[in-house]
Amino acid sequence: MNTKPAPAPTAPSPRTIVAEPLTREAFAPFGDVIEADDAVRHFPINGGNTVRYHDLANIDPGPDGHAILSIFRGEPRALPFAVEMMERHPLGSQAFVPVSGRPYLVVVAAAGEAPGVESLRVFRARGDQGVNYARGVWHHPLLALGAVSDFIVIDRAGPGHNCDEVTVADTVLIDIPR
Ligand SMILES: NC(=O)N[C@@H](O)C(=O)O
Ligand code: NI
Repeated sequence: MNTKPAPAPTAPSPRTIVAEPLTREAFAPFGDVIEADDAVRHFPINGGNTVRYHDLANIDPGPDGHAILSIFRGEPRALPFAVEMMERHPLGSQAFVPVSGRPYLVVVAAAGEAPGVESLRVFRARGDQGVNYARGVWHHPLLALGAVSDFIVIDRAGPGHNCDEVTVADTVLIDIPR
């Protein structure tokens, strides 16, 4: 008779979400992609010396706030990265524009109920693409890659609590295509 104990149940391996390329269309439910390529409105100014890529994002400081511009200097994240929390800014939008020329990761979920793993979208943004999270859109805090990277950040200052954080129930890893 086989008296060997049954093998202990192995914990299910965490799900890995591989980032998809960031495009205006795919990101539309979450906000704006800030990039010159295929910008809808662009026109020459300054006697033709300069091209203005016009009105690329809806900067929304809400009715009682005002827009501010900051620089975020992010340490690179190791991959694969475990997403354990998400946040949102219910009172205003938040834009990130990379100025170090390196790609970075963007993790988002639609505004509304706290996101579950199944509702996360993961994008790999190029170093010439910025993002603007619309008011209330769930996102992971800055995910720089490769080296310390600077980002121009345009978001809201003003009264009220403007950052809700939630824990993501099941462990999920994010990675870039290999
Ligand atoms: N805390 C803070 O300003 N940063 C976050 O909002 C973020 O999205 O990185
Ligand atoms: Ni944020």
